[in-house]
Amino acid sequence: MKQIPCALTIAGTDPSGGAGIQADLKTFQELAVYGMSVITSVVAQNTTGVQNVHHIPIEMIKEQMQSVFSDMPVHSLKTGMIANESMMRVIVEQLSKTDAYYVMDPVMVATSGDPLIAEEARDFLKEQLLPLATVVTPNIPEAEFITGQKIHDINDLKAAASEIVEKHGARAALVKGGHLEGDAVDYLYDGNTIHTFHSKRFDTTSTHGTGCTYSAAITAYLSKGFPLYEAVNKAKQFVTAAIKHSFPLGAGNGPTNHWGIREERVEQ
Ligand SMILES: Nc1ncnc2c1ncn2[C@@H]1O[C@H](COP(=O)(O)OP(=O)(O)O)[C@@H](O)[C@H]1O
Ligand SMILES: Cc1ncc(COP(=O)(O)O)c(N)n1
Repeated sequence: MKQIPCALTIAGTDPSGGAGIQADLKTFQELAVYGMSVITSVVAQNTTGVQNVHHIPIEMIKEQMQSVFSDMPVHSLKTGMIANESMMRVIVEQLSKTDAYYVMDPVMVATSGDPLIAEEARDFLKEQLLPLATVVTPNIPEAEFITGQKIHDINDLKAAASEIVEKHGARAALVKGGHLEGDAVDYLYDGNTIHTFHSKRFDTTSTHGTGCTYSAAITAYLSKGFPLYEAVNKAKQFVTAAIKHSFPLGAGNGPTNHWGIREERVEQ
């Protein structure tokens, strides 16, 4: 029988459906990957921001991971919002026991500006989780935190991607230029080469969950066996279509369209 690609997300929730676990599972489903989830925090949030957060007890996060890993194949996994150091510790423990590809989205602050992880957990994330990543996918503020350097332009983006691998120990780094002006350009450094992923910028405020969706698509393509460069290239097309076909839902930063890639195929 053909092997079913199986991917796991370990992250927080978004009841309004644009980011977090919900965005990840929608993305896995859209890419015909069997999706699984371990919830770290239940977040009351929507397009306008975060209203409240309830953290799942550590023991329960551990048990969810055991339920999955003791019974199911996990070909790739991603982490998103991991709110504090105790959660990070149990996740590191589990990650050291699997050889699944690991996509780390170093989520720190929501698009709305609300913090999603404790300030004091950031160093642990950088020092203990990052070196385990097959690829880490920081946006500009996250890359600035990891490198300790300000990013003003695309040369700084490229330098940050190299530094995150050479100095901080990730196997590869994809630094996203979504927060710069001009075209939406991201750089992947895999230890050998800097690759560029380019799209035009769409004039939209519907960017809630773009980072989650992008990293989930990379995770999905890795579970299907694509090499990293191919996985990121295809995921960039997926997130670009999701932004291009997004809808003005909610009063704040709207969600993306997780079936946007299907609309592209119809238009061709
Ligand atoms: N307005 C836009 N038009 C096209 N692509 C965008 C736009 N905003 C962000 N992107 C792309 O969306 C992806 C997510 O990037 P970014 O917004 O930087 O991440 P995050 O959601 O983590 O802050 C990247 O590929 C980025 O280049
Ligand atoms: C649970 C959760 N995880 C992550 C994000 C970040 O979203 P974005 O992709 O817009 O940075 C979020 N808003 N909520």
